[in-house]
Amino acid sequence: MVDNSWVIPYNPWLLLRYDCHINVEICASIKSVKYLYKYVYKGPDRVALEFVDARWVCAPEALWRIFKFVINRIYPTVERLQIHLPNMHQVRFQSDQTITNILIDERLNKTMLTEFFTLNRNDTEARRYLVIGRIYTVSPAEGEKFYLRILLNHVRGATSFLNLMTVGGILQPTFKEAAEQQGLLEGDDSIRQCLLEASTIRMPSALRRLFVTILVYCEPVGVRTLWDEFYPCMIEDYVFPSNLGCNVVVNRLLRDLNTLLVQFNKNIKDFDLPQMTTEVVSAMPRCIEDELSIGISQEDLLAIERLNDDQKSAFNIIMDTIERCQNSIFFVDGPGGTGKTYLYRALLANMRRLGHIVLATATSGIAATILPGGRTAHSRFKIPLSPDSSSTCSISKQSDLAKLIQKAKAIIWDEATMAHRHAFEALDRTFRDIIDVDLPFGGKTMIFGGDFRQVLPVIPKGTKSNRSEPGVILKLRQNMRSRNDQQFSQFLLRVGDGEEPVVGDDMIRVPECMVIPWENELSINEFIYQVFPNLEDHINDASYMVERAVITPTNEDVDMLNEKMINMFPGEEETMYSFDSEFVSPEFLNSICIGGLPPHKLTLKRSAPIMLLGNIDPKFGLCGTRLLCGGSYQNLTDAEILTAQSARSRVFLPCIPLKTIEIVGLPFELTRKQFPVKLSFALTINKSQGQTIPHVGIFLPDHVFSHGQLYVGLSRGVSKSTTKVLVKKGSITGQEGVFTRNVVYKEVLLHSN
Ligand SMILES: Nc1ncnc2c1ncn2[C@@H]1O[C@H](COP(=O)(O)OP(=O)(O)OP(=O)(O)O)[C@@H](O)[C@H]1O
Repeated sequence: MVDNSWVIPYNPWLLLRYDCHINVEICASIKSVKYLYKYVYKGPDRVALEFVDARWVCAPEALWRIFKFVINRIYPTVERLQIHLPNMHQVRFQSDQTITNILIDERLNKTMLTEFFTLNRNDTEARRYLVIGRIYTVSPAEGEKFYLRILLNHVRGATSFLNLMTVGGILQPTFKEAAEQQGLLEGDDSIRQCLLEASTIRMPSALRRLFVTILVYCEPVGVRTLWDEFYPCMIEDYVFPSNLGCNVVVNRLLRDLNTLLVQFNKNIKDFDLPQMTTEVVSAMPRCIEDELSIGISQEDLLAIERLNDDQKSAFNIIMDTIERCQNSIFFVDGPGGTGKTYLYRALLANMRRLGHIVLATATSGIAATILPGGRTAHSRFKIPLSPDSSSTCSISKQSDLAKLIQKAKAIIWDEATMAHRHAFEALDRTFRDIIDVDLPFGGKTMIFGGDFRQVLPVIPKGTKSNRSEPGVILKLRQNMRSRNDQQFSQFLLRVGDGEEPVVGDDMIRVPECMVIPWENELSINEFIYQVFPNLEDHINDASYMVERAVITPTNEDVDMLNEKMINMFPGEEETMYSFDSEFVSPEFLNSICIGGLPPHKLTLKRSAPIMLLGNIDPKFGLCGTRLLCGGSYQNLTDAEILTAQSARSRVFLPCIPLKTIEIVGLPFELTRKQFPVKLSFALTINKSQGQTIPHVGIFLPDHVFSHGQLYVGLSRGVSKSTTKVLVKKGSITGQEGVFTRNVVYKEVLLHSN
């Protein structure tokens, strides 16, 4: 039967106009767009029509032929590695060949993969540098082949299939087990292994915290089995008379675990654990008890006597208001290093000494850890992560937290300038509601602090009008951080206020004694050496590490510097790979490097400085804290806290699933299961805010891009001689010296001046 189904749609007008066959298609779906590109870039093609031997070329080739020069090339050549299991490759043979002949033909035993192994066997250089870029995709349903692919992607310089299956000198029976032993597959009992590794270190208090971290963050199955196996290790440090029964000891452990769980709004009853038998029910809510039990350090009490004139005056004004039970909103404004934190600590110590409850908060985790009992404002007051103009905090009027807020004499919020206006508005609305007083913040004494010269909140596509509004201003003027170098302190103020003379496009001259000249990439090594001199002699020196860091604007440069430094750092390397949620190709997910997430490939060495990502245990000071790596095992990282109130404490960290937040701009939510740490030889300038870094290096491969960044970077230092700056694009034609850009929104500063 003849019908018109064989007729290709065509446009007679175009056919006549151009005297050739033209296929007109309307592209209305993504598939047809791809189809169209295939045609445009298909390259030369040929077709034998009945009478004509026709040939056509694509547009790029036509250009190439007309202009006669190379218009594109790919270097190095990208080839996809073909993958097959041992002796499972495809073989081509002639129909007249016998099986024996085929089997003895050496050429047929060679494949791209076997030759890749051969090259690695024969060439040591290749073993170091040769990495697999592209490899054919294999579905997890293909079993062993899938695990072989994972091994090929992670093991550098493999010399044979057997070599891939050998881990730590032991030949594993399958690729799957080899991948598991390499830490590339999430073991079914990784949580148990983690607790097992931790229990061998015999630190019961750290083990208890680890157990709670696992309960809260890792969603373990079989909690009761884990409890049965590990509770004896968690009570090793309890001292009890031998005639007391086991129940009493177990009960104490349950109580201690419950105390740790409460801060995460969880309870021992939420888990499949034995119930506490003799729970003493306190009339006072736990969170109020916790606040009242915060220790007061002698150092902070002494600080009251050591306050400088500005600090003293601010201290007296605030204490006076508190004593008279007046309510006021203060804003402590001072450039970096003028002792804002010092003042808060003195205030906290004094008020707590008088038996008052003062809630200490800060916008970032790292600033919160510096304050005794400090928490991030968001976690303390349950402020939504992305508040809008009508948000409120999720605190119910009857909750214990509401009672705590009602009882609090004052609230301190450091780095308030870094928070969004909507966060304060949400807090204001909530306080008015739970305190039942229609005054700003329900009539509470609020002590905000910060510095408008420093980095403002990161608001995607934000405008200057999104900035936060200050309250009544108490000024601190004397830079205490660099009090021994007045010249440096004056220079910092001029940079912060945008008063340092500029050349051209807001470029300021960097003082000569701070400059490390840029000659080529090797200058980075000299720069690192100036900040971390004789690194290899200070392997276990916590104070050496905590006093030093290199800071730079972007996460990419932080990663590059950390990689450089970990390679220089002596010791055996431990590499841990993350498990990423697989919506798209694992290679793509693994290649994603996001500020708040640990890297897919985490390389650590014993005694290297690391930084905690996320707020794992804010009360213990574990949020954005700097740590010293004490060793990493397959399922556990052992570390020592370097800074803040829990300095010198040991902490065990399990692999935790961490999620990306909306702000990073990925079109999907990535969950990465990895140890929640990153190397911290280098930090971003934003992360360094609030810290004193006596030996600081500022690396500027590009000039800074946002308000206050240069100022924050420079003001981490204590003197010109111990602050080093490396600027890559620092020369200006016709000008002597090294220059870098200083971005200052003067209209923001008007608020504080
Ligand atoms: N009155 C003081 N006496 C002695 N040392 C002080 C005094 N005030 C502050 N300092 C010291 O000066 C340094 C900087 O102080 P602090 O960190 O409190 O400043 P800051 O204003 O909070 O800085 P930033 O804005 O950068 O976070 C600290 O080492 C602190 O101990």
